[in-house]
Amino acid sequence: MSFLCVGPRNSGKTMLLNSIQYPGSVNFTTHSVNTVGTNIFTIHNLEKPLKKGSKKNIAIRELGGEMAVMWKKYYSESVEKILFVVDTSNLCQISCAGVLLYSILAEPKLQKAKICLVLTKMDYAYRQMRNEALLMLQIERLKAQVSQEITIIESSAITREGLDQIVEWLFN
Ligand SMILES: Nc1nc2c(ncn2[C@@H]2O[C@H](COP(=O)(O)OP(=O)(O)OP(=O)(O)O)[C@@H](O)[C@H]2O)c(=O)[nH]1
Ligand SMILES: [Mg+2]
Repeated sequence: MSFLCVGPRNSGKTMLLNSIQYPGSVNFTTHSVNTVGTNIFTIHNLEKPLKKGSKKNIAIRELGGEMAVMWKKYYSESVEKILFVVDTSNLCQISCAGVLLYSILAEPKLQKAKICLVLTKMDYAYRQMRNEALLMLQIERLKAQVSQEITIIESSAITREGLDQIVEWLFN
């Protein structure tokens, strides 16, 4: 079983996964460089004590936005869960993110994958609000047409809003 993290360039995937993997490592002064290729992050289960049968940690692969044309190479029936990260502060990018999201939902090999739509950078004052972002992504129309289960989580790599929810979603 594998886990993927995808989303447009600069949407915040690396910062989000770094903030989850190394709590306290990300703040307002942190910058990251574009991911050329892929990154692997190890996410630890927050459950304490660990329930019997639960995994202690999982590996998740970030696919850089720069290589969106090559994402397909990583799609397979064994992809269990996908984090799809959208930058809510980037108005121009939201609709293009919707097109990328649709290409994932329509992919025959990913029909059984569970999708978590992560609306990130929620710490920005000039972000799109949840409902506006969802409307721009046409999420209700998409949900009606696709077989995958879509969970929506609002987050920020800086304030750590939503990060525990994302980890919980990955393990449950
Ligand atoms: N304020 C704020 N800025 C963020 C947040 N997450 C990311 N950023 C900013 O967005 C920039 C790009 O973030 P990355 O995490 O590198 O984006 P990415 O999705 O990994 O981009 P690629 O690797 O090119 O696909 C970072 O340098 C940060 O400055 C967040 O939650 N809040
Ligand atoms: Mg990156």
